[in-house]
Amino acid sequence: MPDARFATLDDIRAALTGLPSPDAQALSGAQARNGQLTKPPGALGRLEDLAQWYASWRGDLRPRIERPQVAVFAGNHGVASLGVSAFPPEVTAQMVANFEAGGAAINQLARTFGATMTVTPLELDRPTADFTQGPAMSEDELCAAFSVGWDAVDPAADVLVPGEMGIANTTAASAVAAALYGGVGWVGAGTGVTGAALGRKAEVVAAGLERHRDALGDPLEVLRRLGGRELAAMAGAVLRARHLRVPVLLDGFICTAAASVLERAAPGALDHCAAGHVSAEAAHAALLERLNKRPLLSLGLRLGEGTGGALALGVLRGAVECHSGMATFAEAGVTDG
Ligand SMILES: O=C(O)c1ccc[n+]([C@@H]2O[C@H](COP(=O)([O-])O)[C@@H](O)[C@H]2O)c1
Ligand SMILES: Cc1cc2nc[nH]c2cc1C
Repeated sequence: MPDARFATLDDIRAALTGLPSPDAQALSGAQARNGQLTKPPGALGRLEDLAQWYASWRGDLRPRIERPQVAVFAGNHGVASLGVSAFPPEVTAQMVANFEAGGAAINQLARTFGATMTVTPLELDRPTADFTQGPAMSEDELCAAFSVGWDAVDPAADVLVPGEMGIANTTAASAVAAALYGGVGWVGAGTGVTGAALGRKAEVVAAGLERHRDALGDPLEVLRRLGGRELAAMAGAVLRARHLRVPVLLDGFICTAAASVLERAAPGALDHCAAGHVSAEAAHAALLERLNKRPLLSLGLRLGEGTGGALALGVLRGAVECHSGMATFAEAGVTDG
């Protein structure tokens, strides 16, 4: 793609430097305001921290949320041909049509929590290469997908929820997580893989790690060799959001694995991200622990699409409305303790 925003991995590396920080003045103003609101200190629990975190990234001690964006990215995977999913790869394009028609879970949740939703299919008729045989993507392909994600973020958005759809992408996400953090236990059921197929999935991940062993010290190479287009696009979107100071609510295992690439490449790169939920895919909890992020919700979801992030948007909206809309003790004439 000649007009891609990022043409090389080094272009992406450059965008991972000089990242904006949260606004210390907005944070201290928000902390002071929080102490004056008509409630016992700390009585809104984690909502208080969440609102202050949001205020610090927006640079506004009394922010409002008006334009949340759910951005769903879809990709197809070469490893799908190895029997690692409970569903066939044509489901990816079929679900994109469902998103476009408004019939998926994420459509209902985005509407419920007042978010706009964009859907971006990434070359679905050209799956990534089977990563047990070679890199999933060329440098050009990785950069093109990363650029699409970067460009999909609405600069006027005030919260981003990245979501994904891609048959076999838990295999890619497991390989990425294993390569970034090492250890075992990164492979799970995905759409419902059990028995011999689950064993095959673990072998596929192990074969990918072995095949690319010498290149896995570089997180962007991990994404290129073992990831997929929708993972690359989510990473691009999360990085763009950081440059725009748009807070992000991470979704499930695949979304978090994609974002982890940024954190491994530039520690602190996910400070503008909160974990929307913890998925039933067991490796998600392990990944959130590595990232030192405590999920807002734990509802047993394992759908992806951005559904856990969108549900957490309800929590974030509640937190920010309380913080910015509540009366202070002085305003309400309530006696402070
Ligand atoms: O978000 C999660 O944690 C999650 C966990 C399991 C499965 N998924 C979804 O299921 C698909 C991948 O599952 P699989 O078995 O095909 O690798 C993909 O479309 C994901 O959105 C998502
Ligand atoms: C039907 C279906 C819907 C999905 N949404 C996200 N991943 C999915 C996987 C399947 C199989």
